[in-house]
Amino acid sequence: MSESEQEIRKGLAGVVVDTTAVSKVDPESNSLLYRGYPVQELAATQSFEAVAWLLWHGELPTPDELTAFERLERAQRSLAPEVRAAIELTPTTAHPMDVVRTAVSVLGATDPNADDRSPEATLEKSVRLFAAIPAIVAFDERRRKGEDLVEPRNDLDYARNFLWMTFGEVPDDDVVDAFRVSLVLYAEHSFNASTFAARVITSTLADVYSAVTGAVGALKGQLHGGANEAVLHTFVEIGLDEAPEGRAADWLDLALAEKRKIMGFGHRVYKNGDSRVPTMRAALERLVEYYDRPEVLALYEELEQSMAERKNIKPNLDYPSGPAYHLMGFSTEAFTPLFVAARVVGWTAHIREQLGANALIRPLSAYVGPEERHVPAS
Ligand SMILES: CC(=O)SCCNC(=O)CCNC(=O)[C@H](O)C(C)(C)COP(=O)(O)OP(=O)(O)OC[C@H]1O[C@@H](n2cnc3c(N)ncnc32)[C@H](O)[C@@H]1OP(=O)(O)O
Ligand SMILES: O=C([O-])CC(=O)C(=O)O
Repeated sequence: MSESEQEIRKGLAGVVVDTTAVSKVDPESNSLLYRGYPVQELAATQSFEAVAWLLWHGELPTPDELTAFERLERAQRSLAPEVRAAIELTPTTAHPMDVVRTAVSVLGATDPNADDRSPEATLEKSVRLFAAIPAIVAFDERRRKGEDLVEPRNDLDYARNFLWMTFGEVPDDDVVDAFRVSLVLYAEHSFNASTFAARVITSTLADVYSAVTGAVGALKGQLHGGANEAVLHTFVEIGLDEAPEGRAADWLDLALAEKRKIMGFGHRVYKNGDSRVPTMRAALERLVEYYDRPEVLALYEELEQSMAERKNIKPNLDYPSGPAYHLMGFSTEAFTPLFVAARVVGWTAHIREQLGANALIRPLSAYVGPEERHVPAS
């Protein structure tokens, strides 16, 4: 069979590219397992640090392992001077995802052993990135508002410290918990586009930072991580300060008539709803109650129901996460960087797995351009 006669699966839809032991996405049972554990159980019981350890090591940490890991993470939270300088060089008009991408790249350029791909070094770099990203996101968020950097606090866990560095105060437990749940749910999702990008880059034997920089770029797009930001733009377009009372349905009719994609809906793998949505929706409901913003939930429900009636398409995780981050007080453009902070765990778990059994990822293409021809004699 010639190359052009082979079946082409646009977007690699339905193609199984490799094995993975990191997570299992099962659209049939509508479930998501991290190293065998249902993500809902992890979100209900585990710190984000424990989930990161699980994804990297394959087992939940013992109390001693967790304590040692927390100490290691807390020691690497400060914004490195080179990273701070690079962020300050970027205009505040740059999208925060561009800032995160640049900062991750600078972290790589300042690691003298960036090219060490041993399992130990790769794990060290994973922890370094995990610990460093909150300070990057928080500092960028604050400088846009003309606010000074807030130094990390070593007496706080990852989620609390992230919120502390962003807002200069630690919110109530209800808010912290919704944030922690979002991080756990966002941490990993098999061969999604950004993780696959990280694996492609890793497969060339490029360094961890290059793979994560590329993954940040892949996550930025609206068809992937950028959708959590886009959901809020939709909510603002409809108007989220008062109960929708039909405005969401009217907005949707117009948007569908214009053939617009409705952000936060649909999924390449799940066709009957995203396994993570009920857990994140419950967290959103708690936030709505905490902030006394019932109109946000009313809008969420009206748009969800209208989309189900018109297209039978269900929300993905970005749909409840967008309004949840909005209620917590994050700027809309900071939502996808929060996804980066969580997903860096999954990316680095996959980078380590890829390196453990590497094969260069290089598919074929079917050529449809002109047949061979020759430059005319002049
Ligand atoms: C955490 C995450 O990254 S989850 C994904 C976040 N992304 C989004 O929310 C963006 C909006 N959603 C989408 O664009 C899509 O659902 C994707 C990209 C996520 C998945 O897309 P695919 O599996 O490639 O499905 P595809 O785009 O081919 O859609 C199939 C059909 O459903 C329609 N459809 C799918 N999602 C949507 C949507 N959000 N709005 C409107 N129509 C949609 C398509 O138009 C298409 O219709 P058609 O057959 O009449 O042409
Ligand atoms: O799996 C996907 O294609 C997208 C997604 O939900 C994620 O990365 O969390």
